[in-house]
Amino acid sequence: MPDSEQFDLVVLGSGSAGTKVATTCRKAGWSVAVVEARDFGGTCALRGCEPKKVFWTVAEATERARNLAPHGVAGGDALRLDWTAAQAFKHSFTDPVPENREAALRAAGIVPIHGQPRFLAPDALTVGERRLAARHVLIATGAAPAHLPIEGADLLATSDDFLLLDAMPESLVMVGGGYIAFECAHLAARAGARVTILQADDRPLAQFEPDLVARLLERTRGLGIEVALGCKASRIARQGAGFAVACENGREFQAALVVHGLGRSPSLQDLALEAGQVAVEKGRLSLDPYLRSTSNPRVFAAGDAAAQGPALTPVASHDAAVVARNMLEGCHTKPDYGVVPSAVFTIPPLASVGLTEAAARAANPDVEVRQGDMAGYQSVRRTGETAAAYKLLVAPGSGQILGAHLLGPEAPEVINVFAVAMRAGMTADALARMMTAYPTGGSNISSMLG
Ligand SMILES: Cc1cc2nc3c(=O)[nH]c(=O)nc-3n(C[C@H](O)[C@H](O)[C@H](O)COP(=O)(O)OP(=O)(O)OC[C@H]3O[C@@H](n4cnc5c(N)ncnc54)[C@H](O)[C@@H]3O)c2cc1C
Ligand SMILES: NC(=O)c1ccc[n+]([C@@H]2O[C@H](COP(=O)([O-])OP(=O)(O)OC[C@H]3O[C@@H](n4cnc5c(N)ncnc54)[C@H](O)[C@@H]3O)[C@@H](O)[C@H]2O)c1
Repeated sequence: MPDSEQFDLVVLGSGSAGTKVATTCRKAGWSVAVVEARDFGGTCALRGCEPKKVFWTVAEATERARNLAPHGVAGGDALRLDWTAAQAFKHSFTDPVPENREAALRAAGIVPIHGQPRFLAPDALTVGERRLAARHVLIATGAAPAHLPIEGADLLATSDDFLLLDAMPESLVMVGGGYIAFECAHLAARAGARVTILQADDRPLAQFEPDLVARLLERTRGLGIEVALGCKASRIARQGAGFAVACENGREFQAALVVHGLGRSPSLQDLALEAGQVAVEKGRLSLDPYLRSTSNPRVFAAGDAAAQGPALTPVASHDAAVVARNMLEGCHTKPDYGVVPSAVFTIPPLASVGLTEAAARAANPDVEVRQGDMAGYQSVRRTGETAAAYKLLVAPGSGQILGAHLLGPEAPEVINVFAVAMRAGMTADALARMMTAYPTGGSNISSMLG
């Protein structure tokens, strides 16, 4: 066995969480290595948020131009999303990431290491022939598509595969009805595919406000996407050049490609966690409130691998800030997942922060609900979009904003204003009185609260 390389911190995974903890601890003078099993850069930059948003931006621009064809975008009718060209555009964002991320780590004095890390002992790991001794270890290995325990599950393409398609197949089944299914389905339909979404129960996008999800479902079906509820996939098989998906309720669906949208679970396999005395319960790391392993106090976790908050990039960054602080200053800081804005990038997009009406009512049946349709608002009409709505939850008496839910063209930007107001503890009245640039999506807030 070669001599050990000694580090104050060995980070497993180079995504949003791993990179942030590594750079923060390095700035504090620690010696740091980052071990990455795939390309450096993580899911968000390479296989998630960023590439998806490139496709979304092109698809949304095409849709808007088509919607406005009768109102001055001459020739807009003929526009279509050219998936292959959009794919090349996407590559111009993702291709430089691994080299740039690795170079940035080196420039910061961090040692990037390629390979599969495995614990050898509570304070030691191997990566191939290298042996690393670690005062602290961060597990920031993210998440991967959840295992579906049915025949033919290995035939499912993943969201990674979808975002790498050079050409859109003529038909697609999305198995699952959450974020990935709706986002991929909306892109694929705009690129000309016949799309079906299979959702096991009758609650697609269950984290979001049901009334707005219902409005999005109507709009989704209006695009020609079939959304089959109560369809729990039970078997996938090859059929001709494509695939057939059978559901427990007896229905069967055929498509050229079948894509996994069934949820993701922490990537913990292959790390030899037992050798590191890192406890796992039901597929999740056993962590204390400071994101530290309950069984090995040298080891912390952050982001999707920690699976404490929602599996989102801002949560990974938040966890990273908490963990870096706890490592550097002692365990005093707990993560706070109280105000986490999030958006589903469909067209139109759906966005949310805070409690749904059901959750707010469970805590206080007298919660004030302010809701309405926004399709007639000028900011929506001028985009040609026909589906837009809001629902706001306000605490009776205190006027505190408990939750905000938006569907419409500018929802993902406007939701951030509600998140700021909630974080700052502003009342609904104070937010309604706030001046906003006009005319913008944000200037609708006072009408929504009025
Ligand atoms: C298709 C898709 C779209 C998404 N869109 C959004 C969005 O719009 N907004 C949003 O907020 N969130 C989005 N997410 C979620 C977001 O990408 C994740 O929450 C975020 O990337 C988590 O960051 P992380 O650092 O915890 O993990 P990751 O970014 O996944 O990083 C983990 C890293 O660890 C590496 N790794 C894995 N196993 C090992 C191992 N054994 N050894 C060493 N390294 C390993 C991986 O290769 C990866 O580089 C999306 C996710 C997907 C899949
Ligand atoms: N815009 C974003 O922020 C964004 C985009 C993509 C992914 N993500 C993150 O990644 C995570 C994973 O995304 P996802 O869409 O895979 O998961 P998800 O949890 O959002 O949705 C999974 C869906 O699959 C359904 N399902 C489960 N088993 C099924 C079965 N056998 N048959 C049919 N349906 C079944 C579930 O009921 C659920 O609706 C998300 O929860 C989110 O945290 C975020």
